[in-house]
Amino acid sequence: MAKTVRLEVPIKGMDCAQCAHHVEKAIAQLPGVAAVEVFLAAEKAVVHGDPQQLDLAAIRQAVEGAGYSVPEMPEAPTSRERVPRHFTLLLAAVFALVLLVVVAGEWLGLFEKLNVAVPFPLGLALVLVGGYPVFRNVLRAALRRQVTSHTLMTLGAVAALAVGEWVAAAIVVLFMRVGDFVERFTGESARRAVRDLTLLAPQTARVERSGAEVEVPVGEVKPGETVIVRPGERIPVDGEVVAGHATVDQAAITGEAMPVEVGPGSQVFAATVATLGSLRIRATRVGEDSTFGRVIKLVEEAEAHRAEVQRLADKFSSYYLPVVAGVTAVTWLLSRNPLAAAAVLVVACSCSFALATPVAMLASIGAAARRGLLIKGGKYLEELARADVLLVDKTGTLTLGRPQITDVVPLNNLPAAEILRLAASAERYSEHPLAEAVRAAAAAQGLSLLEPQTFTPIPGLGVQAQVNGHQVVVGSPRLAPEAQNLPALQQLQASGKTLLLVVVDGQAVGILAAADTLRPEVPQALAQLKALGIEQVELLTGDNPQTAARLAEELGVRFRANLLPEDKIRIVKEYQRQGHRVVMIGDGVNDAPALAQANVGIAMGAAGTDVALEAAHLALMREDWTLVPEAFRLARHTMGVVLGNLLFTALYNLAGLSLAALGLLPPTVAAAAQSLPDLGILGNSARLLQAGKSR
Ligand SMILES: Nc1ncnc2c1ncn2[C@@H]1O[C@H](COP(=O)(O)OP(=O)(O)OP(=O)(O)O)[C@@H](O)[C@H]1O
Ligand SMILES: [Zn+2]
Repeated sequence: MAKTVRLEVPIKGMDCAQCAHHVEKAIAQLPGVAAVEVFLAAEKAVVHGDPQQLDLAAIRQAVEGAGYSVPEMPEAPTSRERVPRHFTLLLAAVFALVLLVVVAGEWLGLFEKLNVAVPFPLGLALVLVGGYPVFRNVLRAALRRQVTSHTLMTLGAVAALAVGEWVAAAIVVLFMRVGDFVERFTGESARRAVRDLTLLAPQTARVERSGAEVEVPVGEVKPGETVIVRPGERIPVDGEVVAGHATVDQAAITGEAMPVEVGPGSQVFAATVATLGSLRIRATRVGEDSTFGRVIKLVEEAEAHRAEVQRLADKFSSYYLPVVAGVTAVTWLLSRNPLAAAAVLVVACSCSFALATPVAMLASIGAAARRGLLIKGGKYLEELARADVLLVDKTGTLTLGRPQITDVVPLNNLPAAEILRLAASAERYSEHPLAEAVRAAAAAQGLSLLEPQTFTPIPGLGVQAQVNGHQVVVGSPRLAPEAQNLPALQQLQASGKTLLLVVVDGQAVGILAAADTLRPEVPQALAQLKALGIEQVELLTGDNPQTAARLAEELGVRFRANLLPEDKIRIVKEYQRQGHRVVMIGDGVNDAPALAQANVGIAMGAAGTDVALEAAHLALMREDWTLVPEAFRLARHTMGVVLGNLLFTALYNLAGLSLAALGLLPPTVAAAAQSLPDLGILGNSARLLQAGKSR
């Protein structure tokens, strides 16, 4: 029987020739497969590019040319994201209707008639039974000397009962129950963003055990085992490719829809999809330890930070409650109308104030995670929205962090190759990008390295090592002040390159010059930040002033050079003392302390690195500067929504309070009316949830 294989062809950013090529390549990797079902990711094509440019015929030809059949392209899947919005609208309509019914009932005197028709004890029983869950909560809180968002309304219901208006009390109870429901639903819809993420996690993995392939639950895979991934499958673990080539869609981790090519030696992440090609992967991290698992955990933790926002709501209540109590008392004293006083208590329900902030923040955090932007708590959105200073690390953050040695300049009679060999040997065990550059340069010349007898890194300056009986120091020219005046050094410095001095037994023997490349999207991102009003941007680097100056000038920002890691923390603190809110962007590894000290520390390219995920408050899961202005915009948008929520609720409650105090709002209508802001908040915040799903 013919075996059918399903291929997903991601089309974003590929021209049709590439597409066809990918299909051909994939088919070549599938020996013994008789039929290939090609599924074109139509949704992505529509979102990201010109579907016209995609030559489906060419792809079809490529597949059919290889002797396989291509079924008709399936319809683009409809987005399930639209559901909550429709649901919100429906809910709004129902609420409006109910409000109308209540107003009409009141106006026609139906409630009054009902109140008279049914004996009071029966009505009382109805209220007590219907309101039991709410009353119990309010009472429990009261015994702990606390108020809940429904304490006031409960008092209102009691007041209505006291004057024999059981129908009014029943309606108040009804809306308290409805309010509880809305609150739960609202929390759910924010949490959905996270749940959507967890759905991406694969459940099983195919593992090689004693020569056979076995399918096991993902949790049972152990690091070091070999996992097999077929075309179209989600990769179940973090790991290193040991064999095979594939096109991997990493959107689940990085938010980037443009797939990447992986092959032996590449790092792959759990929850990403091998769209074309099969892979054999050596698992390095599984389950909760995988990058995806940790992202989920961090987003969930951000949710749990709810308490922090809740405290704010409590603080608000402590001001709000006395005001409401005062208005109630004045109303009672002036009008002697207990129903007007009850209406004040009912309409002043503070539950929508409590909802206003967390709902918007959770929606944002969830939506951001889908775009490759990990935010560790609502607090950081708030800080980011108000930040005015941006500090930027250079190596690895503004630049690609892959410097290359461009010159080797001998200073006396030691030949260039020997200088490079000694330097590379001294750098043998350093993880610094410059050390890698030195080793790469030595390797390119076919030089074999010596084993250093001792090795000591000098943080922010260089390394010191014992090589072949010689004391070798490689690092910043600042290590040897007497070398500053060397003409060769000054000449090279003017070129804007990073310079390393090689000192052997106390004597400077050579200079290595290294050049790094600016990330291409940086100028545009900085321009956008400027447009957002972030005027103070400063480049902080351990590199020399000439290199820094050249880059800073190109980017139109200020700079400070020759900094040691502790200097960066000091500068962050300095700005903070002046009352600034500081955002620091670094590559997370050596900048971790400064990132932690900043109001918002942003780690660049955190996918797969522990330190960056831990230290920063915000992590960019892919190395892409366009995410930085996006984060600022999202933060401001979120705070705008929060403010809108609060303002709307405040104005609404003010109007309600005034009407109720004037005796113009019966408790029944007040009860129906107070639940409307919850809905406004829900709808308003859902916009944020939507914003992240444009992909
Ligand atoms: N392993 C090393 N080998 C050679 N030089 C080094 C090494 N480590 C540090 N240096 C020297 O110290 C300087 C500062 O290093 P540091 O690691 O603090 O900053 P950086 O990563 O180069 O730049 P940035 O601060 O912009 O990230 C480097 O420019 C280099 O001159
Ligand atoms: Zn309420």
